Amino acid sequence: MGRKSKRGGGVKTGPPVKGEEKETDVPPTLSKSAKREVTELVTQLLEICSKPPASGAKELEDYPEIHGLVEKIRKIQSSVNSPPQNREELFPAFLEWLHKNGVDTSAVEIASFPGFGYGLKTTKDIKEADLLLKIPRKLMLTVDSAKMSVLGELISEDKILQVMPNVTLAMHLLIEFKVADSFWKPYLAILPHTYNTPLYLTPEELQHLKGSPTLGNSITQYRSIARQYAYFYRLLQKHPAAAKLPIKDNFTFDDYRWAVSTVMTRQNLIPGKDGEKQTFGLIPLWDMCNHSNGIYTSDFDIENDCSLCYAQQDCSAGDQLFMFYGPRSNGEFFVHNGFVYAENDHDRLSLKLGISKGDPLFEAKSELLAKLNLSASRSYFLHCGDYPVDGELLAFLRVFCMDEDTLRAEEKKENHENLMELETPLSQDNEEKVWNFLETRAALLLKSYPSTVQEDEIQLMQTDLPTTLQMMLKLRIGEKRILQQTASFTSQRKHMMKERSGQINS
Ligand SMILES: C[S@@+](CC[C@H](N)C(=O)[O-])C[C@H]1O[C@@H](n2cnc3c(N)ncnc32)[C@H](O)[C@@H]1O
Repeated sequence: MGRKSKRGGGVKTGPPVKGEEKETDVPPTLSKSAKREVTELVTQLLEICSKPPASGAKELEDYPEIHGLVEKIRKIQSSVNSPPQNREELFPAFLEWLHKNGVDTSAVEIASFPGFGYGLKTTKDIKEADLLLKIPRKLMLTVDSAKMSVLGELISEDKILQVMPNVTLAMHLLIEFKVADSFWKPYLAILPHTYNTPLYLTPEELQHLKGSPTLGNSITQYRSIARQYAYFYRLLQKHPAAAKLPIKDNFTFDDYRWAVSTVMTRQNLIPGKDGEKQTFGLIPLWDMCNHSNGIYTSDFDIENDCSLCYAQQDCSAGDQLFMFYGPRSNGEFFVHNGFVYAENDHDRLSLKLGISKGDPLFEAKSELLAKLNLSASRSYFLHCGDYPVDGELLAFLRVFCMDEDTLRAEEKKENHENLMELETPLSQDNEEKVWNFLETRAALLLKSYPSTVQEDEIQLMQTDLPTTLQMMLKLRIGEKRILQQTASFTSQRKHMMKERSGQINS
């Protein structure tokens, strides 16, 4: 992405107001026969992607077919993609735009940081909790600004745009990108032109995630974006409210995955204009900050209608500034943010667990779990660090392993918080079943990866590995360490139980 405007397009002084005429680039378009071919492929794509999503191994089965169709579409559309621009050359114009719109950037500079892309560095020594940036709402691309834009009419007619704010934001971004005199042009021009999200990976590359639950999540994301693309391609062709949109005749898959990836990797929750409901927005400059462990240091000043960014910690002039994106696992960072963070304090591995409907105690167990706001079938988590098992997983496993007598005795209690506490086991027998089950599950999951942690670590030491392969190796290593940690935790617990019951002498 990062297309050059064929016209100069002066910088505007404010976001568009509804009904305002838009100047658009004259976009390159496909020949009639190429368009026909794309339309046919899009129909096939929509058909496959609209089948109820298969689960388990089947979910992987139709992915090559979906990917193949998308690649055919991309090949035909490649003639209308233009080469990316150099982001760095466009930073001065971006900063000028920020200054013109009242942003004080004196505390920060945009700089390149190997392994992070670009980021923010401090220009002076700062103290934890110092205010670093104040970005007014009028500079943000938001669901509200989308409604006020040329896309507004289509939003009011289309259900998907009404219920999926991130999709609305992606379409808004893409449209503004094609508008030569967009108010946001200096910001749009400095956005990355490519990403490391799963939308940019081939089925062969994704094979490096074999055994990892992140493989299925990556494919689910690809499938859902392919379906959205096909849906919007047809909507843009057919809907009268799309007639004026600058993407009507040149809406490519590459454009859509770029817009979706931009939104996924940079969006933030902000209060809506009414000050009540939260909405999604892209916040210029603020979104140049990379992630590290820490705490949330952003706020929104409702009175002055601007977002505020505070320093996470003391920094010396020239240090990189970081922001905490949230307690996400590396699998989530990989799928939604296009990076993996080896030092992630919040890394965790999802574990799909369910009580069998064939269990004669299924109903009673489900009811008991519901009292703890837990479900009889869902993803639970194993965490990195010394305590991989949290209260929710522990309670699920204790209920899952209950025999009828233990279940009936538990039902008589007023509250069941004890089920979530490590040091309040129900019985020796129940606890033994819990740890045996988890030990076996962790061992099985470890076996499903084709390589060991040591082999991954050796591979990761190789120089010149593609960034995406490095990411997948780091992800696999983190997941396997969690499973190893789980295995040693379960054997510790079993040992402790035996000690306590006097089966072994301490
Ligand atoms: C909000 S943007 C931050 C600015 C971005 N680095 C840029 O060049 O525009 C988020 C993106 O930055 C990168 N990133 C953020 N934190 C990172 C980290 N801890 N390690 C590696 N990449 C990171 C990822 O590419 C992510 O998708």
